Amino acid sequence: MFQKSSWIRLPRNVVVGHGVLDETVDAVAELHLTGRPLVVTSPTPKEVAGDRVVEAFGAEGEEPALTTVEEASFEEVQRVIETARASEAGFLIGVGGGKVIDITKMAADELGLGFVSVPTAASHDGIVSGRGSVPEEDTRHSVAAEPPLAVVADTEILAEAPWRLTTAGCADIISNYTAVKDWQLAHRLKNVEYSEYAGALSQMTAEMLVENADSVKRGLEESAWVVVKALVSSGVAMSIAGSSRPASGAEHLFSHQLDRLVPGAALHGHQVGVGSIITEYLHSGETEWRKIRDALARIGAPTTAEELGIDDETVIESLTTAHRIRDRYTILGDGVSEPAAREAARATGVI
Ligand SMILES: NC(=O)C1=CN([C@@H]2O[C@H](COP(=O)(O)OP(=O)(O)OC[C@H]3O[C@@H](n4cnc5c(N)ncnc54)[C@H](OP(=O)(O)O)[C@@H]3O)[C@@H](O)[C@H]2O)C=CC1
Ligand SMILES: O=C(CO)COP(=O)(O)O
Ligand SMILES: [Zn+2]
Repeated sequence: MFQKSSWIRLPRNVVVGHGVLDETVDAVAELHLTGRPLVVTSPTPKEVAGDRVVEAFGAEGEEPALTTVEEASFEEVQRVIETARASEAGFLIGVGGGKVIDITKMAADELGLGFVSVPTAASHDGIVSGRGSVPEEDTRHSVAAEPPLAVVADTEILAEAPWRLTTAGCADIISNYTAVKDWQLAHRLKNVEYSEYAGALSQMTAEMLVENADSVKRGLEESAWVVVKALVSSGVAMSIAGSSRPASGAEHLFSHQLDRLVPGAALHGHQVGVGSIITEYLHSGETEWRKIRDALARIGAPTTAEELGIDDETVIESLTTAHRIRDRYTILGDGVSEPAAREAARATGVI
């Protein structure tokens, strides 16, 4: 008897465009969410968009509660849950970068409340995904979380954000190439469940972004449009898979390890991009990694340890220990030896 089942949860409203932040109240009204909103944000996104969202709901007579988070941690998730309970929030709105959106979606999940995603940077593909990514001691969890009921992505705000945030989002998408290869490898070697649809969507998203790389230029609002569409599409791939596998392979383990070794040294997207150059080399040897490096370079994302602002030895340490971050089989297998890591990093010009 056929017994497979799956439950794919996707946003109902994805509102993207110039000035759409002013449509947040309408996008929420459409969802029939009731009660007091809790706006979760962080210092810069609060200035850029959070205060405007609070004002807009206030003008409708629904005075929102507001809380500001500083880091992605389970303690912060717990604090947001307590704030939501204390303020009797009916739903949550996350206004910010990947850190804020992850915390909000996990708190909403725990509370059983609806969640709306308002990205202020096109820097990561967690905007739509039903996953949260949180470090804890020696590991990095990928937690099932509440996906957003709506996404409000204002390209005016995204385009005004520092350019490096947009190139980080591009690199997070380009890293899908190696994430899918790792997933297929784990399917073949470890019988990990693989979704053809999610894998194909993730790969196609990376291909389309690379094909449109010429429209991704500093100062061009269209860039924010191209990148945010790709970030949404990559998040949908994760929702179809019910895992971050389509968008997170060995290059992400490498980045998560860098976050432990040198916290805050570089952006998530930039780290996974450089990781992807190396892991593509480990997958396929001499030529394919150049395509990843060239795509990153065309967009203006880092392609070397130096451009990341991370020293060579830390890159090697991260490469040789990244497989320990979580139980996710990748091209790193049960560990890359130090000489092999050094050879891969040198051959690709990363160090
Ligand atoms: N769940 C998922 O599926 C995914 C999760 N992630 C996670 O997302 C995080 C990475 O996201 P990322 O956005 O790079 O990290 P952050 O949320 O830390 O944001 C990076 C920086 O950008 C600032 N910022 C945000 N918006 C603006 C703006 N409009 N103008 C100026 N500065 C701005 C933030 O300010 P401030 O310091 O004030 O916050 C912060 O300093 C990681 O934790 C990663 O693991 C990434 C991909 C997928
Ligand atoms: O960053 C992600 C996808 O881009 C997902 O993060 P995880 O590696 O924690 O699953
Ligand atoms: Zn990522």
